[in-house]
Amino acid sequence: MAVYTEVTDEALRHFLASYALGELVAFRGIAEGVENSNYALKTEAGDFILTLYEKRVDPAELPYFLGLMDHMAARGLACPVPVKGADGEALRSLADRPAAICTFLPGVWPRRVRPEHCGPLGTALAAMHDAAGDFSGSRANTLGPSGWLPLLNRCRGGAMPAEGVFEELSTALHQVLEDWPRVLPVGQIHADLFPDNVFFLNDGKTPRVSGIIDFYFACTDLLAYDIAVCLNAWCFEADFAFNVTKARALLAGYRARRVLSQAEIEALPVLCRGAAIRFALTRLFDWANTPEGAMVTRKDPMDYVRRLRFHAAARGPDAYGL
Ligand SMILES: Nc1ncnc2c1ncn2[C@@H]1O[C@H](COP(=O)(O)OP(=O)(O)OP(=O)(O)O)[C@@H](O)[C@H]1O
Ligand SMILES: N[C@@H](CCO)C(=O)O
Repeated sequence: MAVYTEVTDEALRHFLASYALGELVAFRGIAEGVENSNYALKTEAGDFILTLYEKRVDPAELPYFLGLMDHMAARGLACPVPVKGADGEALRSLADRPAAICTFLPGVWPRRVRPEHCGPLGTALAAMHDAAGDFSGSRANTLGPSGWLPLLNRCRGGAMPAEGVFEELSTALHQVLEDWPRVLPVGQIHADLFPDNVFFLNDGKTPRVSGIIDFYFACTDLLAYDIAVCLNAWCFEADFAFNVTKARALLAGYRARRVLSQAEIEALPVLCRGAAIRFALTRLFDWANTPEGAMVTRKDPMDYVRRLRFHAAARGPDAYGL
């Protein structure tokens, strides 16, 4: 459930007076998501999403996230567009939280990923990299390689989902840091492009991407790392078997829009190991630090430890269908 901060009707009407969106027609909290409080908002001008940024988002970074969405939307990417108030500002404050209104995107995220989703996903990811190509902002990846060892150390001594997990992650992490590629194309990446962040319309024979959301982990990093995140999040089955058909479709979709260099292709196995470690670590941290009775469901770190084992056994990029 993700409505941490309640907004009264009166506070919202007062907030909306700063915009040219007409009168409030309806609003309701959205249960999905874990980071921020989200409300679906209907005004005389249409449908919108109101987000109140909670404690894990650094307010100083919001101009980067909102600026990036604005920039990519102006270049034709289907992502939320931050709505500006009469004063030209998209970021303001509501119920003592930083808050913004963005446009509503149609479509639904795939509860069950099929290979037919993966081609359009790859193309949409490359289109995102393209649209962000000339964005002037930048943000270091706080959950990138330099953050992984400190994060692992913060998990030391905490609750573990299985025996030996800490040691397994520690060994794999040291190897990944040694193998990590130094010179690959860099740009703005999404860094959390899981199925629940990609909307599809299923109005034809093949699903179409209708929108990408949740840019609050976006940062400046290796473009191919975004592909590695997607290979992890989209191409494993419920029993953790890797589905090479999905991977092949994802990579072909991406390459239809952006050329992958030989160096990027060769780096895929280590990038995939790193991405699996990143999600295993944040989940492991939450595993030990989510208070009993909290309203959010903890995600299982082992899902990504199992993915890591697949990547660790991969002999080269051909494991991903290349
Ligand atoms: N622009 C949008 N258009 C339509 N629906 C949206 C939009 N933004 C968010 N939503 C809805 O709100 C839900 C939660 O949004 P989001 O994933 O950004 O939440 P979060 O708490 O910030 O993220 P996280 O996935 O990191 O927990 C989405 O699953 C979707 O249903
Ligand atoms: N996508 C992340 C959580 C939100 O960033 C995960 O599944 O662990």
